Amino acid sequence: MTRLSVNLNKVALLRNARGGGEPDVLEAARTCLDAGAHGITVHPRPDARHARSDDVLALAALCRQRGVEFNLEGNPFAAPRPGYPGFLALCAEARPRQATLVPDDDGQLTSDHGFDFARDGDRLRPPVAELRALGCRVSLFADAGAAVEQAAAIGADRIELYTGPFAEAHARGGGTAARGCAETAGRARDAGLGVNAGHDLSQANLGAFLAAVPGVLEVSIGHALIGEALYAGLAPTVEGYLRLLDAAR
Ligand SMILES: CC(=O)[C@@H](O)[C@H](O)COP(=O)(O)O
Ligand SMILES: NCC(=O)COP(=O)(O)O
Repeated sequence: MTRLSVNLNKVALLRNARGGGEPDVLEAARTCLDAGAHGITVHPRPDARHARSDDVLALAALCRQRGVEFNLEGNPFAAPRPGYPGFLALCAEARPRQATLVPDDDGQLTSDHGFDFARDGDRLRPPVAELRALGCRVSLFADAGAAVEQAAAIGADRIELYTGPFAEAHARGGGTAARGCAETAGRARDAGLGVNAGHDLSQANLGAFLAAVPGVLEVSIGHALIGEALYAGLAPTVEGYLRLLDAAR
């Protein structure tokens, strides 16, 4: 069964709106794990607008204690700044089970593209090697159609398919929206890579995605899941996702 890693960025965003401790990111993580989620993701941004370095360390400790995967996302080339020591330094301290590298610019609203492996391949080699030496599984954010064979050549373990364009096309009724992801997933596996997926996945589109792209090892889902949880509650929402993943196996 595809594993579910819940991204808690949006819980931290809500907490930061008032500057206190509520809603509590750790309590949200415990609730998701108690409901059966397989792991926790955060993607701290250098401007600390949602998950912060202290959240990362606390979530890493919780996941270690629970024996579940902690997936830390970020750009290894973003400059450190006060409150954000840089992605590699954060990984060295938190030791996430999985590090997902994403080529986001500092000012980006959210992730909107994967790596250009032909262009970025050589400079990705050192951070990939460093993260693997720390004991992290390394996943690289990739667009449908990307030259993922290069991701394998530079030592990555997995790719994470950027599913934003799929989600948009699905919402417009595009029946073939996942075809590009399926083709890229097939090439990634042929090259020896595992395949994760994420961005704008939701209970409305997850079943269709997994039907079109079988064999996905993990989905990381945050924005829609936390939004849906406002209506249904966090634990029932996580359970809803797990039912979808179970039905797709
Ligand atoms: C890589 C990816 O798609 C997610 O990490 C997404 O970028 C979440 O980040 P935000 O919550 O900042 O939009
Ligand atoms: N890697 C994708 C992720 O963690 C969550 O993305 P989203 O569901 O918040 O769009």
